[in-house]
Amino acid sequence: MKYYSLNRKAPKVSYRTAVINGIAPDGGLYFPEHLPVLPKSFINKLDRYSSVEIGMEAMAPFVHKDIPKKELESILEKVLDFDFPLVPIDAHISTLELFHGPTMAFKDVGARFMALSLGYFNRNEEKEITVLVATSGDTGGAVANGFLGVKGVNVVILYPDGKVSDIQERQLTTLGQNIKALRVQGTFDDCQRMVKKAFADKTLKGSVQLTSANSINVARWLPQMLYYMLAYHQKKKPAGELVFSVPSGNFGNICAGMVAQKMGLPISHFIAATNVNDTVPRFMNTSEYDPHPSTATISNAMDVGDPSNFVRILELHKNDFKSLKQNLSSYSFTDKETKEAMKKIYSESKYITDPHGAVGYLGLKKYLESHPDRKGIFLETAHPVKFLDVVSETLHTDIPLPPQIEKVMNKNKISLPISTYDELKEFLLT
Ligand SMILES: N[C@@H](CCOP(=O)(O)O)C(=O)O
Repeated sequence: MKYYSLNRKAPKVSYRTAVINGIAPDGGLYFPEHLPVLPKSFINKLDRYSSVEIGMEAMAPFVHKDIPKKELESILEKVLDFDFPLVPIDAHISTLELFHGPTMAFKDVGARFMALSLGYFNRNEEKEITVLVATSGDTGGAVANGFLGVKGVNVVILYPDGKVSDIQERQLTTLGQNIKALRVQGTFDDCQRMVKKAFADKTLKGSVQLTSANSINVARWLPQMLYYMLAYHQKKKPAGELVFSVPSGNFGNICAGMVAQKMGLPISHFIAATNVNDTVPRFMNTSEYDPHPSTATISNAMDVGDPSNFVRILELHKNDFKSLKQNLSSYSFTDKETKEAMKKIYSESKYITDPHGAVGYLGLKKYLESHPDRKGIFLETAHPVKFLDVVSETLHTDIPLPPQIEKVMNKNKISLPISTYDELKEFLLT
């Protein structure tokens, strides 16, 4: 398997090089040269395989020979060591909980897969590599946790000051060792822009070996396809075609779901549910891609004005707007609507959603209004405890702190303030 740059001005590379580069030298995102189609006999019997067996079948073609099968299996055993339960909400709607990992957000799978891939590639290297990552909340903690103590890897996390939840900030600023955090005076988009500028900066790249741990990196992005397969794995046969509603910010998760669909998973439609950062819902109405600066919301991990992975979604649909429209609906919701949904789900189903999951639920509800015969799953991308203030204020209920969260509560937050790209560059060079 080779990966090409979506800017089409860089050489094709192996999985290993794509992971180490993060982004192609021409600034484009890497994309797999072909998408393997999984045997029907496998897809139709997902309930009979373990999560690691599903992971092997799905990921081996993408990793190709760069990681031997035995090693890949051991990576997947570590990555998939928690559950992804499918919980019924009502007769037509279920939620897939992706938050039972170490940092209680869906990013744990991709972050650990990438950390272990890079650790494997770096095992005999003397040269250090710096992983640069921008976060609007959840990626930072997952990457910090996944890369903590990985030999030869330094992690630098950029996050928008005052725009992530207290628990999210603790998860990315309290670990120490090879993890450093920079709090940026600006938005997530400013953080992401700085990261991309660093990749394009030849003087910087001459001195520091950089890679990205955002979903622009194929090792962070692709393993997310497993969530969709693990949903079918829990369905009693015949599962039939399902609709997935994905709370979306940088659009890596939903895009990985579309890869699973191309590989043969019977997904009938996707819903990209966003908060008021509505670049994609507007695009789906007008076919004009017109990113706006991001606005702070209660579902802060989705406060993204210019989603990096949308270009991959367009590529998957051969840049054909009509075919994209058939596969994707996209709706945006305000904070007020999100809180109302959290209350409704809690009072009707006694289920506590976090604000991101509630946006996913709203997207699914809206789609089902005009498709009442369909059944759908919304992804619950983070544990409600990560948004303790909003959840307890909205639902008037307490959420006990799970051990993963308790352990960061009493540690000191350490981060450096920066405002400009030059400050980032200076930090990386010293
Ligand atoms: N939602 C993200 C924003 C970055 O997304 P990524 O999947 O590209 O890392 C966050 O929580 O930081």
